[in-house]
Amino acid sequence: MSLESTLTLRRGFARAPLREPGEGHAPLPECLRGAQPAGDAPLLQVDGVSLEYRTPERVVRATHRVGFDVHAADRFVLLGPSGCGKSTLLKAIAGFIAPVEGEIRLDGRRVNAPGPDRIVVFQEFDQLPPWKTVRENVMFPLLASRSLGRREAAERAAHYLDKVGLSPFADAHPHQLSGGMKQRVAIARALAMQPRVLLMDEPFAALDALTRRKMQEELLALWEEVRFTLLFVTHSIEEALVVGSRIALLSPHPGRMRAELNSHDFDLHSQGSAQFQAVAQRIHGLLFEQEAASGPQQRP
Ligand SMILES: Nc1ncnc2c1ncn2[C@@H]1O[C@H](COP(=O)(O)OP(=O)(O)OP(=O)(O)O)[C@@H](O)[C@H]1O
Repeated sequence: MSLESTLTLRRGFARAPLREPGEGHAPLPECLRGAQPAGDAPLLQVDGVSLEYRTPERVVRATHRVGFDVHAADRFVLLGPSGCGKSTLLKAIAGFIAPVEGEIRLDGRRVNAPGPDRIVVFQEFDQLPPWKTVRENVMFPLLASRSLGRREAAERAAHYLDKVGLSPFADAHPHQLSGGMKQRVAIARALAMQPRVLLMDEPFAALDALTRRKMQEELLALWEEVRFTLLFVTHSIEEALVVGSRIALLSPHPGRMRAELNSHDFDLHSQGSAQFQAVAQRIHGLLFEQEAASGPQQRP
């Protein structure tokens, strides 16, 4: 499997009931099992969450009874094929969509609306208002939410622009920046709000391979420094293993929990290693074995 292999192009997943991890194939090695140490209260709890879209013609179930816990300073990755409901789950955690079943809790309190404790970084480069400078973009949510006064917001913005290496571009406008730089501004803007959880929806998917790798590296360096809690959506197995400390594997549409595993042993330097490749293959098997067993089918 190539390092850049992703799950996007795979279509036609089987709809047979999903097997539990460990059933019908070798159990996950101990180092990959997803259990958390006891006694550590989760920061974010996704508990039996089903999410649906209702159109005049039909109801689309995006996820079915998905559950997982995210702990403080986790880099928790939602990994699964296109259409399995990753973005929908992230929007529900952000408070934009209400579950039809189950509950999402942050610090033990039910999530029922967006809030400054959950900030989203999207894939699109146009998430920055183009008429504002880089500094103004980072300050804007701090001022709009009345979290800080103007002087403190400017100081906070300067701090996080420095963290993402963009201090020299504070007075530039978004159209003067590359795609990677725009994503750095979006990350600085999100971190400046000091959210309880930073939500990232395929933030590097639209970048070229080299920039994407650099951004992954920078994100990990930033995490080492700030130790924020991250919930990161991707359909790239390699990106999940590099960025994540824990990974939830979701089955094809509608998304259900397929497996949960630890991945903190890997970083960008592990990518060529035999162990990394073996785990990537193992995840690939978990995600696609049913398709291989049943042959291709049309997705609804
Ligand atoms: N606004 C919408 N109205 C109706 N159905 C939708 C809407 N948005 C998403 N869906 C459907 O919900 C399911 C989950 O979509 P979602 O975008 O969450 O998947 P995903 O795993 O993030 O996919 P991708 O990796 O391609 O972004 C899909 O079947 C999709 O077609």
